[in-house]
Amino acid sequence: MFIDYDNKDAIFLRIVIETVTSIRSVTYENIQVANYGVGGFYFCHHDYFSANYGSAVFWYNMHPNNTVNVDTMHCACPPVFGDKWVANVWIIRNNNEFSTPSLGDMLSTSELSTVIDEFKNDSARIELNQFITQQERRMDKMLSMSRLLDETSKGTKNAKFDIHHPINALRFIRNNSVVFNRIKEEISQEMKLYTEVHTKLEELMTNVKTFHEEELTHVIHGLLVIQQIYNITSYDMVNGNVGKYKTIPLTAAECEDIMVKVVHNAKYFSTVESWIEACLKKIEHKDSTTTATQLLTRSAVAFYGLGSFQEAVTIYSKVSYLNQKSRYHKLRLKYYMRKFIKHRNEQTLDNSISTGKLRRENNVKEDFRLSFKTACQGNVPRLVGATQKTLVCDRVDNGHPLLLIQPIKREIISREPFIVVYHDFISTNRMMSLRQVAFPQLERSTVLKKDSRAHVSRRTSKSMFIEHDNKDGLFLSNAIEAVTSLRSAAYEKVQVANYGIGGLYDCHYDYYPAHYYDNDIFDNRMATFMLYMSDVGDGGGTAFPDIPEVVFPKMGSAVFWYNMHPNNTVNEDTLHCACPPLFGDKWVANVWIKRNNNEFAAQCSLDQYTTSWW
Ligand SMILES: O=C(O)CCC(=O)C(=O)O
Ligand SMILES: [Fe+2]
Repeated sequence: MFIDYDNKDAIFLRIVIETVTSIRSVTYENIQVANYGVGGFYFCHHDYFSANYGSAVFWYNMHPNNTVNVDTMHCACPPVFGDKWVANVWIIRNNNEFSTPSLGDMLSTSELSTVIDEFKNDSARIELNQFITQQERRMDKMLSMSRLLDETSKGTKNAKFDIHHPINALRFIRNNSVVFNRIKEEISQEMKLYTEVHTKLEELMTNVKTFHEEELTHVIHGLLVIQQIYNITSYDMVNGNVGKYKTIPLTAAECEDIMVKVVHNAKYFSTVESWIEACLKKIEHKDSTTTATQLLTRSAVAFYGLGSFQEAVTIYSKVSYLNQKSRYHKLRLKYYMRKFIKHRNEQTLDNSISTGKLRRENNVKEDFRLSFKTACQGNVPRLVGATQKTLVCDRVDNGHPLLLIQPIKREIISREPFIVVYHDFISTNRMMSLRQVAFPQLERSTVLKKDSRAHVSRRTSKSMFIEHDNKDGLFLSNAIEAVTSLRSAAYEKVQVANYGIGGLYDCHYDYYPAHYYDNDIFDNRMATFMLYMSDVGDGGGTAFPDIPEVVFPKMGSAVFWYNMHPNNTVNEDTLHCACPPLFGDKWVANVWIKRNNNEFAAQCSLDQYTTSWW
């Protein structure tokens, strides 16, 4: 039968299961209690576990990639002596997508900075410490009270105690008047104080803003993306060396959480060993609260859950070595070994079935293109020779009234394709106000896929579009019109985007492919204007791998380039990529400028060989 969802023991069991499996209890089916009487069985195979009162078995029926694991066939053998009671909890996949990282949202550090002060002023922790100190004093006091009670009862409990003896009568009356009243008074006083502090502490704890556990998965995912793109060693990550800035090293427990996610995600499989090694080093640290046994067990269990039995055995043999007296660890190692051997034998029989390890290695695909990583790592050869000589920094006013008093600072980055950076474009106040309007409306960015838009790991920013009548948006459009001479009637809505931890946009073109426009090829995105609305401490550049050049964000600077040639053909050298920030988060405002309505502002050319705008 199935136990009611709100049965208190069922709730307790779900909590225990959640704690040991880290799988969210909302996805558990109702608990089924089953009883096997004489001869009762559930047909199938052999079972490595023999039933033991209070023990529980847990396994994954599916691989992390959502395919079923056919090796999980199992059966219940009939009891030979006594009857067997079990409680079954089946856990469904939905809502557990994030217990292994997938396309996590990249957490914005701007978002975090709004709550960090609350955490720094950690009144809950301070109150808890005070509570503990008071509690210790209170316990001492209670202890002396209880000793007093012991002492007073000693006399009356004596076999020779006779209440008719006047000394005994005095003793009895004294105990049950002054002494007991004093004790009662003191204890009730203590309990009153205890309740007051307890309520206050509980209130403080409840008011602390906590994050959903999925956020941790997202931030770990972001860190691993950063590690992959910027080629940072696990050792450096563990020691807090990411890019230009250093921070306090990770603790063994923090390290362990990352390590488990690495094991669970095929994308980062190549770094598994280095993470385990780096985390083990942390354990040697004297402050470590985690033991090598805990850490290795967690990684072995994770590998086992993935069907990578060889790794599970290798790692677990270290656990067994560290705990040579433990029968439990020996048995568990034996179990992993049996699993591994069974698989290896199957592999010999049928070459198409490989071990967990090989299967996983085949699945690992290169996630980001080399050009992206190379460009983001800044390993781009600088422009040399003739091209460089034509680069300029100047101030231009285009004869536009907005710019006459204060011409705009312009830096030409490249002539072909034409890319410029404008400096000090609009005021910080306007940018902050655009960010403020955008902030609550930000949603995970999408890309065009066939006829619809999709979330992809290639683009992990959050973004939104500013309404046409927003005053700062209008001001921005006017300013873009003034400096580019391209008519604002042809601008798409201003898109505000935020790149959080690990947030990126892999190399792409802003123009739509020809087939998308069919007969309307003339209205493609001829140019892009992108304003940086935050400083980024490190990383977060916009790379143009084919030029090659990287522009780094500076609040108030803007990049502008033509995606198309004057003869309306697309410029394939405008490939560009948004690298993930290494420190802080990145805010940009994108304005894509269409061709229609700009025929006379940026003249087209009848000459099909004309490719240059200047
Ligand atoms: O944020 C960047 O650096 C580039 C953004 C971009 O290319 C885009 O959103 O199309
Ligand atoms: Fe772009």
